[in-house]
Order: sequence, then C-alpha cells, then structure tokens
Amino acid sequence: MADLSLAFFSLVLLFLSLSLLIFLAFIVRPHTVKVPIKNRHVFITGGSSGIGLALAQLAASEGAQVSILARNTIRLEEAKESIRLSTGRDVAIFSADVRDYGAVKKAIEEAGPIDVLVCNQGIFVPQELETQDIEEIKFMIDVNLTGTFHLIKAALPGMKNRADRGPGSIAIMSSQAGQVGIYGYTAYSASKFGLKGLAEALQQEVIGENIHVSLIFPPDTETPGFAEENKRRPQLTSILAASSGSMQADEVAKKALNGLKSGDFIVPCNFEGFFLSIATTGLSPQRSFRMAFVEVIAAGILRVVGLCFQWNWYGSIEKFLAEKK
Ligand SMILES: NC(=O)C1=CN([C@@H]2O[C@H](COP(=O)(O)OP(=O)(O)OC[C@H]3O[C@@H](n4cnc5c(N)ncnc54)[C@H](OP(=O)(O)O)[C@@H]3O)[C@@H](O)[C@H]2O)C=CC1
Ligand SMILES: CCCCCCCCCCCCCCCC(=O)[C@@H](N)CO
Repeated sequence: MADLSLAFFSLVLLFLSLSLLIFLAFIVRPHTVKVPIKNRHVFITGGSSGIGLALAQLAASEGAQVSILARNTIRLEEAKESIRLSTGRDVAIFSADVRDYGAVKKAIEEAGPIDVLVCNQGIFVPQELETQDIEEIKFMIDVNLTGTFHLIKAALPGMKNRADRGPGSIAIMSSQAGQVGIYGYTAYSASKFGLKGLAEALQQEVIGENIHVSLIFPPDTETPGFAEENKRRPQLTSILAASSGSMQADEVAKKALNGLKSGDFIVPCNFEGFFLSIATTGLSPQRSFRMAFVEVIAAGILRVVGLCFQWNWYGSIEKFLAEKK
C-alpha cells in the first residue's frame, strides 16, 4: 500500500515537472540565439588591462576583428603588441575617456560599425560611504554607469546598420557586487546595480534590431585593477567578498565570451555565481527553458541559502566591530 502511494506520488511529481518544463519551453522569451564573432567587429572598452585585455586576446584568437578603447595610449599600444604576439592579429586602438561623450562618439565613428560591443571599462575604489569623497563616488558612477550609456548610445546607430545583419550583442561587465550589496561598495554596487536596469530595459528596446544584451557577473578577479583595489580595501569588504572564490582574468574572459555568444542575458562566472544569479534573477529575461525550470524549482530554497549568507555576513560585521572596540 505504502509502495503504491509512493509510486503514485512520484508519478504526479513527474507529471507536474514535465508540464512545467513544457510550459516554460513555450513561453520563455526572447528566443535562443547564437552570436558569432569570427570575422566580426568586436569593440571592447577597458581592453588594455585585466579582464578586457583577456577578452580582446580571446576574441582575436577566435578570428574576430577587435578594437579596444581605454584612456592611456601607452597601455593601449602595449596591449596591441601583446595581442599581436600571442595571436598574430592586429587590433585597432582608441584612446578616449568614456566620461566624455564627444570623445566616445568620435572613437566609435572612426572604428566603423560594431557587431559586438563589450562595455567592460570600470573602476572600483571601495570605502565606507561616510568617509569616501563625493568626487570619488561620482567618479565611479560616471565611469561605470554613465560611461556605459555613452558607449551604447554612440554605438547603436552603427550597430543597427551592421554589414551582415547577423545577430549583434551588447555585453556589459557588472560584478557580483552588482547582484548583492557588499560592505564598502555603496558607490560601486550602485553603479553596477544601475547597469542591470539599463540592460533589462535596453534588451526590450533593441530586440527588434536583432541585438542581444548580456550582463556579466564576475567575482574578485586577479587583474591590475584588483591589485590596486586591494591596497585600500576595507578589511570587512575583503572578508565578505571572500564568500565567492576568486578567478583569473582569462577564466572570466572565457565565461564572458561564451555567455555573449549564446546570447545569455545573465552570465555568471563561477560556482557561487551560478547560485547567486538564480537567487537574484528577479524579472530578468531568460532564453533557456531548462534554466528557467531550475530557477523556478530552486527559488525558495535559494532564498533560505541567501538568508544564511546574510546571517553569516552580519555575524562577521558584528564580530569585527566588537573587536575594534
Ligand atoms: N577585477 C575584479 O575583481 C572584478 C572586476 N569587475 C569588473 O570588470 C571590469 C574590468 O575590471 P579589471 O579588468 O579588473 O580592471 P583594470 O583596472 O585591470 O582595467 C580597467 C580598464 O578600463 C579602462 N578604463 C578605466 N577607466 C576608464 C575610462 N574613464 N574611460 C575609458 N577606459 C577606462 C582602463 O584603461 P585606462 O586606465 O587607460 O583608461 C583599463 O583598460 C570592470 O568593469 C570591473 O568593475 C567585476 C568583478 C570583479
Ligand atoms: C544564494 C547563494 C549565494 C551565493 C554566494 C554569494 C557570494 C557573494 C559574494 C560577493 C562578492 C562581490 C565581489 C565583487 C568583486 C568586485 O567587483 C571587486 N573586486 C571590484 O572589481
């Protein structure tokens, strides 16, 4: 009797799961897409260092025609040389500050129509809001958020007229600190959370042009920028950020490129990031019905896991403050 009801229960569960899967397969939007990069123009900002440089290297090695943009001309030249040495391909370099819309527009016009735009430039100077200079706060918002607006606005007219009319991509570098607020990152997290709103709305606006938006969420990553950040990172920031394992720039570049090529809207980069993305997905679009299924099934339990992380983080903060006294 018990066996029979167990069998019946399993059957009902299987039926419900299958129905959900089939339902999701019909309704998930936008439709799946593949964005090729071979022989296409990939324009990467912050391409002279760290994650951006690794991405430029990888895209060039896969046969893309790569352009990189950053401020410092010497570092751009060095990046160009290192990509030429490792891939045998020439990249175009553009010196501009993303905060200057005129300069961004000029660089993008010179570069020619873009197939894949990667907005990766970013700065991170962690500090508690109370003691951080207002200028530094604005600097982070200007480079990370407003700079991304400048880039997309300048690139869109050309992207709409891209030569092959194949699927285009706008990939935006966020951070796990753009999925959850972390001590010491008030300005940085705000700039990265802002990118999510931008990306969600933008995807609806450009879907008609066959352009696909990806948001990439790396954890701490070994880069020149990260080495700088570490010189002044509050201890608590480092303690909480260590909840997610750190990565190498070329590993992040690989995840980012694969994500944008599959048109994934949310692109996590490591194990913790996978769960973090499901826990914070909200109303983001999802193309994969399998991932949508995982999201639905895991939502409740991941909220519990998320609350456990908060319990742990507030415990760390309490302990740190008590020791300081
Ligand atoms: N490293 C990490 O731990 C993580 C990084 N990220 C994000 O990844 C992205 C890349 O980070 P990472 O590789 O570490 O950074 P790096 O500091 O190593 O490189 C930053 C790049 O952005 C360029 N850049 C900075 N400011 C501007 C500007 N105003 N205009 C144009 N270009 C600019 C830099 O060149 P130049 O100075 O010459 O302008 C450089 O090429 C950032 O958006 C960051 O927030 C996300 C999660 C973790
Ligand atoms: C429910 C499941 C939860 C899973 C675990 C959550 C772990 C969150 C850790 C957040 C780390 C933020 C690092 C930011 C790195 C960064 O951007 C700086 N290095 C500046 O660039």
